[in-house]
Parts: sequence; structure tokens; C-alpha cells
Amino acid sequence: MASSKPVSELARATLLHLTELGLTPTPENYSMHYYKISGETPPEKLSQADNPCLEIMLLVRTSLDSITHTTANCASEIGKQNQEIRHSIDDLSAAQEKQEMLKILANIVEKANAIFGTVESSRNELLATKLSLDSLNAELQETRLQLNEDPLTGAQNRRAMDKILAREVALSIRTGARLSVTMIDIDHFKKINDDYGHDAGDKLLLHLTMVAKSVLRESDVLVRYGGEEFLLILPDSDTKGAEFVLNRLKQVIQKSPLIYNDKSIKITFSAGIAQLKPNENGHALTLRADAALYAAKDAGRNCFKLAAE
Ligand SMILES: Nc1nc2c(ncn2[C@@H]2O[C@H](COP(=O)(O)OP(=O)(O)OP(=O)(O)O)[C@@H](O)[C@H]2O)c(=O)[nH]1
Repeated sequence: MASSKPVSELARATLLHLTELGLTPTPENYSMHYYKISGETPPEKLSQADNPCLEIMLLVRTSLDSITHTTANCASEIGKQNQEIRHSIDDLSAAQEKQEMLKILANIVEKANAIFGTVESSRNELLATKLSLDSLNAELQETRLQLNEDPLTGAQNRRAMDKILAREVALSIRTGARLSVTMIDIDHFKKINDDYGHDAGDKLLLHLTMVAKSVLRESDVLVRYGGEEFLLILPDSDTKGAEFVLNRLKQVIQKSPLIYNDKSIKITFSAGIAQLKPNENGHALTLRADAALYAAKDAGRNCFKLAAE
């Protein structure tokens, strides 16, 4: 049967219950125990794709409710205890007998100690909530990373690319720094899938990502643009710099083929290079790099082409 307790109280009880069980308040743990405690029927589960932040947002709200509840409770308890001490002090002033005075004094000390007890227990509840919030914060960082990352390779995804390109283009316009991009496409990737299987293709995409990351600068960004197509965003680089990076990637990838089921799978790639022109935006820059990539494919693959001005 569903509980008649207010949601904030149920939420607080759930968080405390998780702390008692030594469980991290992940959205999954929270949901499971919340519905056990409340007796409510869980709603149809939202998938991460629907809104990966929704459950975290709900948990943050719950934690905030819990803080409000704890602090309000603490203030009200202390108010009551304070009032009682005041009455005892009045009694003390009116008392005639030494024995009676000592009794009232002992009572005042006991009530003062009770105030410490109230503060201490609220402090423990707030600490439990703080731990929940810390854990949520870590979860949020993770979700934020996942939202920007391609799940297979860990490279940045198109969503992240739009933001990063816009930022880098704006920076380049403001500071006059050069900005280049290169569109990279693995040659005959379909054949690798066909010959060795889709899993080998996946491993190859991951392998290329790892190798590319190892030759890039910290400020360079690798984006998985599509299936086997990657975009490299190279701040502070002109076309010569971009060519240099691609040649280094080519050399390293030649020396490190993918080893899959004891077979060595060679990787070559084609690329198009474009440098940001005045009055150009990130989208137009990417399209020029893409057109140059097609020119490289037309020229026989395993080569790089510069985009038309
Ligand atoms: N394993 C794997 N394959 C993918 C993925 N995404 C796209 N592909 C495959 O990549 C292949 C791309 O094939 P094509 O566009 O013909 O390109 P290609 O074979 O590399 O030929 P060229 O680019 O002309 O050299 C297709 O077979 C897709 O199914 C993925 O995430 N994993």
C-alpha cells in the first residue's frame, strides 16, 4: 500500500536508508529503495537516452528538500528546548529551597545537553545528505562526459563538436589565432567489417582513436563525425601544422596495425584539410574539409588534400 507520508519525508527516509545500508545514492539505488519504502508503483522507467539528467535532477531536489526539512526540524526543536530552559530559569528565580534549586539546575543542564544532541543529530543527517550530493555531483560529471562522448570510441561526439567548433571559431576571430580542421576517413572500412566482422571494425575505430589521441596536443580535439569518419579540430594550427599532425598519425598508425584474433589489420586513411577563412563559420569550415576528403578519396585514398579557398 502506498505511504501517506509527504514526499520530502519519504525522500529523506530513502537517503538515510541508503546511508545505513552503505549504498551509494545512485539514481538506480535511490529509485529502488524509494518505491520499496513508499509502497508506490514505480513509473515506466525513462531510458538514459530520454533524459539522462532527469533522475539526477530529482535526487538533487530530494536532497535539497531533505536539507530544508532537517534544518527546519532542528530550528524548531531548539526553539522548544530554549523555551523550556527559559521556563526553568523563571522557576529557578522563584525557588526558595536549596534542594529545589539544585533540582531545577540539573534539569536546565539536561535540557542544554539535549540541545547539543539535537544539533549533533541534525549534523549527522546533513552530513548524510552532503555525501549524497557529493556522489550525485560525481555522477553528474560522468553523465556530462557521456553526453559529449561517442560511447564506442570515447572521442567527442557531434553534439560536443558543435559547441567546441563555435568556441574555437569565436576565439580565432577574436585573437587572430589560426584554426584548422581535418576530416579523416578510414579507407575501405567496409571491407574490414566484411573480412573480419563488425567487432573487428569496432575495435579498429577504438584503436585509431587511441593512436590519434597519442599524437595530438592537449588542446586538439578528436570528434567522431560519423561511422568511420573523424574530425580533428586543431587550434593554433595552419594547414601546414594540420599536415604535420596527419603525417605523424599516418606514420604511427602504419607502425601499429590493429591486432585482432592474432591477425594484423593494416589501417590507412584519407583526409581533407581546411583552415578557417575570414568570415567563415565552423559549419562552412567543416564542409570544405569534407569536400577535400572526397578529393583525397578520388585521388586514390591514403593521402591528404587541401580544401579549396
Ligand atoms: N564496425 C563498425 N562499422 C561501422 C560503424 N559505423 C559505420 N560502419 C561501417 O562503415 C562502413 C563504411 O563504408 P563505406 O562508406 O563504403 O566506406 P569505406 O568502405 O571505408 O570506403 P572508402 O571510404 O571509400 O574508402 C559501412 O560498412 C558501415 O556499416 C561502427 O560503429 N562500427
